[in-house]
Amino acid sequence: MGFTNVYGVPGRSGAGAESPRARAVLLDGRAVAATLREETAAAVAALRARGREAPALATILVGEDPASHVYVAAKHRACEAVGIRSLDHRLPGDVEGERLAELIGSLNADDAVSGILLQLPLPSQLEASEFIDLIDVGKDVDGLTTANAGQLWRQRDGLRPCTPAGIIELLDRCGVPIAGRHAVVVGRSDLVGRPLAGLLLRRDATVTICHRHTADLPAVCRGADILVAACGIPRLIGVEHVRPGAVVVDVGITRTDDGLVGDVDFDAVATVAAAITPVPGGVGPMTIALLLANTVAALPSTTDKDR
Ligand SMILES: NC(=O)C1=CN([C@@H]2O[C@H](COP(=O)(O)OP(=O)(O)OC[C@H]3O[C@@H](n4cnc5c(N)ncnc54)[C@H](OP(=O)(O)O)[C@@H]3O)[C@@H](O)[C@H]2O)C=CC1
Ligand SMILES: Nc1nc(=O)c2c([nH]1)NC[C@@H]1CN(c3ccc(C(=O)N[C@@H](CCC(=O)O)C(=O)O)cc3)C=[N+]21
Repeated sequence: MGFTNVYGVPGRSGAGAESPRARAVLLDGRAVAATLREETAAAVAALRARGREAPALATILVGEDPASHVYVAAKHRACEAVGIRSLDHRLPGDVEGERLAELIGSLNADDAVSGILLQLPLPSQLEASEFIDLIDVGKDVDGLTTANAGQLWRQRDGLRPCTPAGIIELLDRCGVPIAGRHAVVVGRSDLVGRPLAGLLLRRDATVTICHRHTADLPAVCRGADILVAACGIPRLIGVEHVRPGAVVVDVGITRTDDGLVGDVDFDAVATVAAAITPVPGGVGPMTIALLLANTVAALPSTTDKDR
C-alpha cells in the first residue's frame, strides 16, 4: 500500500500474535484514541485556564438494554478522564414520548449543557429519528440530526457522527491515504454506513455503498482499496472479500459467549490485508474519543474566539 504507519507494526499485538501467517499492520484504535483524548483533555484544560466552564455532556438512556448501559457508563468514564462534566439522564423503557421530548427540550434550553446524546436503540414504541431531530443542532454531538446529516452531504461545517468521524481520524493518523482510493462501505445505516460514505466522498475517495440487496458482495468488496464492514453480521467478511493489500476497517460489534466479534474474520483477513482494525481495540475507542472531541467543539465560543 505504500503508507507509513506510526502506531502498528506487523505482529506487535493482535495480527501477529493470533496467527503466524498474519501480515497486516494493526490499526490500533485504542492507541490513537488515547492520543486524541489527551488532546481533548489539553483543550479542556486550556478553556478552564481562561476561566471558562468545563463542557458538559448530557446522556439520555431509555430502558434497560444491558449493552446500552455498558456504553453509556464508558462514555461517562471517558468524559471524566478528560475534564468534561457528564449528566446522566435515565427514563424507563415504557416512557411516553412526550416525557422524552420534554427532557430533550429542557436540555436544549440549559446553557450549562454543551452536548446531548440520545443513546440508541430506543424501545420499539419510540421512533428514534423523531426524537433525535428534537436535539438542538448545535448540541448534537452525535451528529445524527437531519440538519447535521444534511450539512455533511451539502459539504458544510457541522457536527459529524462519532463512529464515521472516528474512522476518518484513525485512517488519517495511521497515514492511510483516502483521496483517489476506492472505498467500499458495507452497511448504509444513518449511524455508520451512510455518513461514513459521505465523509469518504468529501475526502475524494470513490465510494461504493453495499447493503442486503447488493449482488455478489465478495466481488464488489474485492474492488476496494479501503473496505469498511459495518453490517453487524459476525465474520461476514472473509478472504474472498478482500483484495491483497487492501485496508480493512471493522466496525461491527456482536456480543457472543466468546466475547466481542467483529464483522470481519480477523485471522483470515489479516493474512491478505495490508492493514486491519481489531475488535475490540479498533473503531470502538475512536467512537468515544470523537464524542469527547465533538462535545468540546460544540461549545459555541470554541469556534467563535478560542480557535
Ligand atoms: N465500533 C463502534 O463504535 C460501533 C459499532 N457498531 C456496530 O456496527 C454494526 C453496524 O451497526 P449499524 O450500522 O448501527 O447497524 P444496522 O443494523 O442499523 O445496519 C446494518 C447495515 O448493514 C447492512 N447489511 C446487513 N446484512 C448485510 C449483508 N448480509 N450484506 C450486506 N449488507 C448487510 C444492512 O443493509 P439494509 O440497509 O439493506 O438492511 C444495513 O444497511 C453493528 O455490529 C453495531 O454493533 C455500531 C455503532 C458504533
Ligand atoms: N446515539 C448513539 N450513538 C452512538 O455512537 C452509539 C449508539 N447510540 N448506540 C450504540 C452504538 C455502539 N457504539 C459503540 C461505542 C463504543 C464502543 C467501544 O468502545 N468498544 C470497545 C469495547 C467495549 C466493550 O468491551 O464492550 C472496543 O471496540 O474496543 C463500541 C460501540 C456507539 N453507538
